[in-house]
Amino acid sequence: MVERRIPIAVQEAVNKVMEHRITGEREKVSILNCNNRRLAEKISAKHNIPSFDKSPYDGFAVRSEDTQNASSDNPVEFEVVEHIGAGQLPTKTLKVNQATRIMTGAKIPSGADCVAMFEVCQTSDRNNKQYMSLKRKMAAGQNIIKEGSEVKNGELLLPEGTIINPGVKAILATFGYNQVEVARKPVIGVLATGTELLEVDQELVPGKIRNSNAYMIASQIEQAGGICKYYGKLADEFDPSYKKIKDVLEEVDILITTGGVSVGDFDLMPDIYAELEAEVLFNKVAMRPGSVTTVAVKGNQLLFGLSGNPSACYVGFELFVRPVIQHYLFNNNPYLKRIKATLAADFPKPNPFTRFVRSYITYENGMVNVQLAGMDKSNVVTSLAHTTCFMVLPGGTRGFKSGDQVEALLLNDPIGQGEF
Ligand SMILES: Nc1nc2c(c(=O)[nH]1)N[C@H]1C(S)=C(S)[C@@H](COP(=O)(O)OP(=O)(O)OC[C@H]3O[C@@H](n4cnc5c(N)ncnc54)[C@H](O)[C@@H]3O)O[C@H]1N2
Ligand code: MOO
Ligand SMILES: [Mg+2]
Repeated sequence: MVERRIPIAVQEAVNKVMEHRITGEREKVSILNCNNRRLAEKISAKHNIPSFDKSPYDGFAVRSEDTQNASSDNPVEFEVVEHIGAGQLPTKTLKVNQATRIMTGAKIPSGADCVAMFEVCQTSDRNNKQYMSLKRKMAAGQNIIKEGSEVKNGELLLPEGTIINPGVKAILATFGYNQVEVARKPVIGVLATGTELLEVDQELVPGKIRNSNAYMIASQIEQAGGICKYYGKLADEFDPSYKKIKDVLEEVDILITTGGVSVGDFDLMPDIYAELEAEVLFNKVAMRPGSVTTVAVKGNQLLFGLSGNPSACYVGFELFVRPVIQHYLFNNNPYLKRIKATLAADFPKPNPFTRFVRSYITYENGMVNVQLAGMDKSNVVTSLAHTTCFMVLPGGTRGFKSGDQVEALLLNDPIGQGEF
């Protein structure tokens, strides 16, 4: 008689998995190859930005008090005493009616408290001297980027877990992080079980299928920020499967197997977990697809037994594996971003369990819409190609119609959220 499995709620299953989450390690990498890594150190300003009063324009630095009588019919004349470009240091302190010719980004000379742009200045030469005249008043601080006006030394700018995007990299370079501490990527072993499986480069033979799950999971792992180590296929034979899994566990942080977790004669994973003396956290979840997703733990290693059905496998990864990877990568918002959206098509079928419907988001006349990605069966693989979110239909509901407000979990949102 087949064992009766008692399904647990999705939230409970997620909580059980996350009880066994581990925080990753740190490693230093060069700023030249840290794209999309997650910071493993918080970044605070190491100095003021800017670190000196600087000019935002090409023009003349002057003392605003000298310009108070300037007007269109009363131009005020200044002797130009120095020329400085960005990177040069002024050597002269301005006296009454003196000006420094200054370029954008250059340090404001002492004595000056404003900059007049070239466009509003007239220049002239006389007796081997240069002069500038101005027909307008300037206010103190006008056209000056004050030291520390953007960021003050010591200010916290980026928390641990931040993804290094181009803007983050600019901040790292600004403060001289030519090496930066990032979260080490977890190494995730992948094994696909099933005598029916062929490798991608093998010709199709009757009764067999190609192992699409492993390649799909490899891509999901990398998108989630992990490193996939693919260890190939396992035929449905206990001893070699057990041995291979035992060996792989020596080399990886996390193990994912696909298939063999239901109640079939060749579904070996339950016995393999038992032989490993791994604690099975659950083997039945009140969800569709993925209801037979099984997760076990051995020591501090999580062993994810994802379903063999491609869509069940895919959903199982996103709900249970991805948050573990995100936490490992110092992301305090490890769960998929959950949004409200409008269903763009009818979805009449009953949802005995919480259903995660493969969908994608469109934005029309200011509305966020959920579109169905295609066939919504656990064994279907093709609709996954169009899937960018899961519409979440609560268990015990049915008869959803176009226009209904629904919730959706966004896949691959880099920020995520703090609770499931
Ligand atoms: N009598 C019952 N039968 C089944 C139940 C049940 O409760 N009672 N559970 C069903 C559910 S739910 C799912 S989901 C599937 C998944 O079970 P397994 O994890 O044991 O998956 P397999 O049996 O190994 O394979 C299922 C299906 O997926 C294909 N497959 C397997 N591996 C791959 C791969 N790497 N790439 C592509 N496709 C793969 C496999 O050929 C099967 O067609 O069990 C139901 N059965
Ligand atoms: O686990 Mo299932 O519910 O068919 O995908
Ligand atoms: Mg099976």
